[in-house]
Amino acid sequence: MMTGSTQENSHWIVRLNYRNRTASFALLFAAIGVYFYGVAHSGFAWAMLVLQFLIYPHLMYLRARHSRSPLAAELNNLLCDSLLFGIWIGWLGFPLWISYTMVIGVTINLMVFRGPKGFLQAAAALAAGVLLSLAIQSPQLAHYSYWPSDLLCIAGLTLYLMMVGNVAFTRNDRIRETRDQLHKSQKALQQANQALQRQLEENTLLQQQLREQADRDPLTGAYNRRYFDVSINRELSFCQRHEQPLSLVLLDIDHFKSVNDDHGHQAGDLLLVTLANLLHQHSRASDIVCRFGGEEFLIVLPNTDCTTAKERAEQYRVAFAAAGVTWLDQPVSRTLSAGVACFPAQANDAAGLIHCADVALYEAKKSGRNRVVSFSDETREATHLSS
Ligand SMILES: Nc1nc2c(ncn2[C@@H]2O[C@H](COP(=O)(O)OP(=O)(O)OP(=O)(O)O)[C@@H](O)[C@H]2O)c(=O)[nH]1
Repeated sequence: MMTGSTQENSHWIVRLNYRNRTASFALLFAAIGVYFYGVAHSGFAWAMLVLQFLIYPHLMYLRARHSRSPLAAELNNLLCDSLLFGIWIGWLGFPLWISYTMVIGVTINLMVFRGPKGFLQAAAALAAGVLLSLAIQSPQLAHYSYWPSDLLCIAGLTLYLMMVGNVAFTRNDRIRETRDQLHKSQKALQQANQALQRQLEENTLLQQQLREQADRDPLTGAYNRRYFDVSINRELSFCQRHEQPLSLVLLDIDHFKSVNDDHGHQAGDLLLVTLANLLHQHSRASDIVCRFGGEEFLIVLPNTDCTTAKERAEQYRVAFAAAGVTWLDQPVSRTLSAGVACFPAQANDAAGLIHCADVALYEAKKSGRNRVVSFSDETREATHLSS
């Protein structure tokens, strides 16, 4: 007899069959023993009975348990049971209840594991066993029937069928439990996936915001100088490829320092924010509004020629002058001056364009402020002369 722990190491089908075989064979031992008791049998027959029904189940268990492939060995054991039962049936002369119990026992067992194929295999092995017994001894039919033995067979068969039913029920239950567990795990996994997805989306959004923040001036929301440096070359090469003009408007608030001095820094900030908002309002989506320095803004106008750029700069100037900004009920409005430079008319690269716009702005400041000046050779001349 195996100990509990060694049994647990073996395949569950081997363990299950061990339990069922030991119990059902013990019942058959009782049934056939009672049958033997009714009709006198030799010592050899009793020895065979003990060997087959009390010792054999343990030997078969050991064989399957120590096999390299316990499941295959156990299924072979079932075939072996069938063959031996066939021999017993033939040898005993086909006693009705004992034969029926044995046939049902082995065929059901193999059917449980192999389906209809198992039934056919069990039937074949049973038939082989019967033929073997008939080969050894001449055919005979047992006319004798003893009711206690029949009763034991009926009880044993009933118990056996109940055991099979119970195993099927337990297995079904476990399969259902496992399926439920799997379903729950899948759900949990799905939820974790969704949470991860949300987290990823948040991260992407956060990254976008960070990138945006890195490109923007925190006070006015306009693009910063770094962004201008990156984007101007891209815009210029696009315009170059498509033979389009591009203009720069450099503008500066007039006498801005006096706003800070007279009304405080916050008033100056308000004016800067107002100007940035106006610039955005009067710009197209493709324009790039940058805060270039303290109170200086630079607007990149792709696909815009000099005349149109000057008109746009005029719009900025008029709108800003009319903004009517107040701080603590005090008017703090200022005007602005702007210089306009165009690609490819005046310069071919970013540095050249900025220089031209700066020269034009200088000229606007010098000639009285609150005006827009386009860069031209005369502007350059005038700037040279005055410097
Ligand atoms: N409130 C505020 N002031 C700023 C900011 N950045 C620069 N300034 C101020 O802007 C002023 C620029 O003054 P100036 O360069 O003398 O120019 P201006 O007074 O506008 O005179 P013109 O340009 O010649 O008309 C300085 O006083 C700076 O301190 C800012 O972010 N907020």
